[in-house]
Amino acid sequence: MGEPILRLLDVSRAFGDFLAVDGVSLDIRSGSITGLIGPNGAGKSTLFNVVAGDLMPSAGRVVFDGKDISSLAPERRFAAGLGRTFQIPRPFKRMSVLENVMLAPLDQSGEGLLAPVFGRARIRQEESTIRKRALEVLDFVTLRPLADQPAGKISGGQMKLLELARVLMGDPKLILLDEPAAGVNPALTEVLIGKIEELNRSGKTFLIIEHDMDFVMRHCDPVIALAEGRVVFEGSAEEAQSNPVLLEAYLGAPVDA
Ligand SMILES: Nc1ncnc2c1ncn2[C@@H]1O[C@H](COP(=O)(O)OP(=O)(O)OP(=O)(O)O)[C@@H](O)[C@H]1O
Repeated sequence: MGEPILRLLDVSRAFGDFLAVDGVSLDIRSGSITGLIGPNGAGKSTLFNVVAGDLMPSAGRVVFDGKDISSLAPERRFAAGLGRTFQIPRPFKRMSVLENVMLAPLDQSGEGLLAPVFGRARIRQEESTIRKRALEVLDFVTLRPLADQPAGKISGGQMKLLELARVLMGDPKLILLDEPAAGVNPALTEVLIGKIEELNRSGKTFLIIEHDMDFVMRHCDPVIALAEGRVVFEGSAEEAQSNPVLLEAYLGAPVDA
């Protein structure tokens, strides 16, 4: 396990007077599959949004791969190697699965300011490179047979795989997954877990929000727990299982040890 790839330094995020994330400092170790748990409303998704750039922190710093990214836009963070999926996938429903993957926000000259300079041949060339890469990624996540289907027609679990495919287009170092197992049938959850572990073995780091404790215990180490916007636990999955603070947070009652 390596150095921290992501560091949060006293990060807070307020909505009006309410602190959804309240002075969080933590390190995510390079090469880990870190689980982020906590009861509803604990601030997990807000924290993801702050890390991915969809929300700016009200205070504190986000350091990724040694660089302060606190004020970068999400696309810049994606380009720097930080990918995220959403709790509720948001594909372009009428576009095909393949088109959705091809639309991952890469540095495409077709969309850039210099597009007129590069000319059509260059753009066509790039499009064919992107298509090839998108098909490879779809192959990897087992969705290639559905490449031409409208994204609105695929199942919830397949949408989670599609989100992973979009993220993989950026060849990220760190992947944030927001409830990958929620609403996904067990067979597809197994496929997803297999892919996560394969990617992890090839060096990618994961930070995963998940309510399914069985998933967390089996696949995440370490585990970080948030409650009311603060870190209340950091440790191994094994320690998490017997931690009185966590049992209280989840079962709603103090535990007499
Ligand atoms: N845009 C917003 N405006 C106001 N309050 C918000 C906003 N987003 C989140 N909150 C509040 O911040 C708190 C933390 O929400 P958040 O979604 O981060 O929690 P969570 O741990 O991800 O919960 P869940 O497990 O239910 O997804 C909640 O009380 C929520 O109502």
